[in-house]
Amino acid sequence: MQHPIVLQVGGSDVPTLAKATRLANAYGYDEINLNCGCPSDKVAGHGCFGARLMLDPKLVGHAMAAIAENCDVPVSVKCRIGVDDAESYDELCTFVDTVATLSPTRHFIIHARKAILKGISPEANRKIPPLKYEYVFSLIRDFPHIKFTINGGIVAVGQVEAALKMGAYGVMVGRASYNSPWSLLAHVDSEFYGVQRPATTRNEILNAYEEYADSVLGKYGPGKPSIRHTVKPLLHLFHAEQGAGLWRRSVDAAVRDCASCSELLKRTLPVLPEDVLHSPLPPPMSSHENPFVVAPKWPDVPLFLQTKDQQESLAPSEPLLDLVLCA
Ligand SMILES: Cc1cc2nc3c(=O)[nH]c(=O)nc-3n(C[C@H](O)[C@H](O)[C@H](O)COP(=O)(O)O)c2cc1C
Repeated sequence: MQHPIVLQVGGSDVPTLAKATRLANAYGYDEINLNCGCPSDKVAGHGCFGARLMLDPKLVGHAMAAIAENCDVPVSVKCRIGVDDAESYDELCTFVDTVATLSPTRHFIIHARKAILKGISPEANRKIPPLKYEYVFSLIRDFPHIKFTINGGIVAVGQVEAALKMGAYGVMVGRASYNSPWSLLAHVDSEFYGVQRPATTRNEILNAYEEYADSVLGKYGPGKPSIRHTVKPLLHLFHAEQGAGLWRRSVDAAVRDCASCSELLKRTLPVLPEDVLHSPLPPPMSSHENPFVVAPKWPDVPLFLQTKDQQESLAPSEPLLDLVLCA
């Protein structure tokens, strides 16, 4: 199994979190993480956990202490930059400081948007609250003994590189790794993990993948995983290419009749143009095309950073930019 693997737990009842961690400890995870970022009403509303926990830093501190006492690995928190009206940088600092004082938590993964707990869906909560990367970079500056992983809206290898150069311990890429695996993920192993021979064509990736997928089919019981499960991560591999929609529809139609992932791919890939299937990996965006541009006065002043799109949609009254992400 590939490592590191982090287990995320969710909850607000400290003894239950402690018990869950104790049970999980036997499974060899590399880190245990507490969810303080989910805005879903099912979680933050009825369950009173997820992002809502950010409103009670002491509870999170005690929960993290209990989690740490019940496992042999480091612990971390995944959170937003704030919740509803509790959105100031000071409140975020209080949260980080309280949790780090009450527990051995030294790693925070921060989705650089606040959560809005009432009135918008979890999906809208990943789009509507503006990204404020400056909060994360300010934390990196203000808490040098703590590791911060930056998350939210990061879509290119050049951005990852830039964030690491600016002191982020890690960069978490969520939707982009699923939505554009070819232009983004295909470069990650070579750019960040030193793999010498990156993938060359999608046909080559699929040849390797079908062998892996067929070897794990039903490994954990009937349909666990199923062919549908194993093919799902591939569905955006041809994103924005000619024939991509037709291929996805062909997969959908054929998945019930196939006995293996290799059979499914054999039946459906012919709908894609040969040149798409065999086209070489485009080069990653180079860092000079895609940097976080840092103003000379950073980091002694409040930081403002945004994407080019956001910059274009800015009202004139918005604050002056000190950092601009040229995506
Ligand atoms: C379908 C979906 C499910 C998610 N589930 C979780 C989750 O269980 N725990 C969590 O901490 N974040 C979860 N997230 C949030 C992501 O971890 C991430 O913070 C968010 O998508 C922003 O990053 P991105 O802009 O790179 O996608 C989920 C996101 C999506 C799209």
